[in-house]
Amino acid sequence: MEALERLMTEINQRKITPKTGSYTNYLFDKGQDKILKKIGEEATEVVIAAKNNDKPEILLEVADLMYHVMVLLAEKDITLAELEAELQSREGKLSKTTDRKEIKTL
Ligand SMILES: N=c1c2ncn([C@@H]3O[C@H](COP(=O)(O)OP(=O)(O)OP(=O)(O)O)[C@@H](O)[C@H]3O)c2ncn1[C@@H]1O[C@H](COP(=O)(O)O)[C@@H](O)[C@H]1O
Repeated sequence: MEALERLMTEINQRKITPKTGSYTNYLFDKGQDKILKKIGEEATEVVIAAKNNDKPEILLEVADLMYHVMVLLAEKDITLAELEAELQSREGKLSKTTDRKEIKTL
């Protein structure tokens, strides 16, 4: 998705050249714990939007979550190319759900 690549470029650019008033720089300045906290919050908001069956809200919250995950990738110097390689390495592989043992509870 070109929009994702453009956003990642912009986020990485903020890291190299901070911009006054930038929310991305606010996150980088606050540091890892703040970024992780936002990811947790946004993930919860995705869950609530989905439970409410609210498609516009799901889209909005997933976009928020993806942005914050991308800020984390930038914080850790992980590129979209590396993410793509990871996803590509999984292509065509079968998941082994049928082999999984049942988890027994009391
Ligand atoms: N895609 C996003 C994006 N998605 C979500 N957000 C911000 O994430 C925040 C999430 O909202 P919340 O209410 O949960 O958080 P908040 O109360 O504002 O902030 P906290 O005090 O909780 O951290 C909002 O401030 C949104 O503006 C984003 N901020 C920036 N971008 C893009 O990142 C690029 C760089 O933006 P700047 O860094 O602001 O220049 C631009 O293309 C922007 O469109």
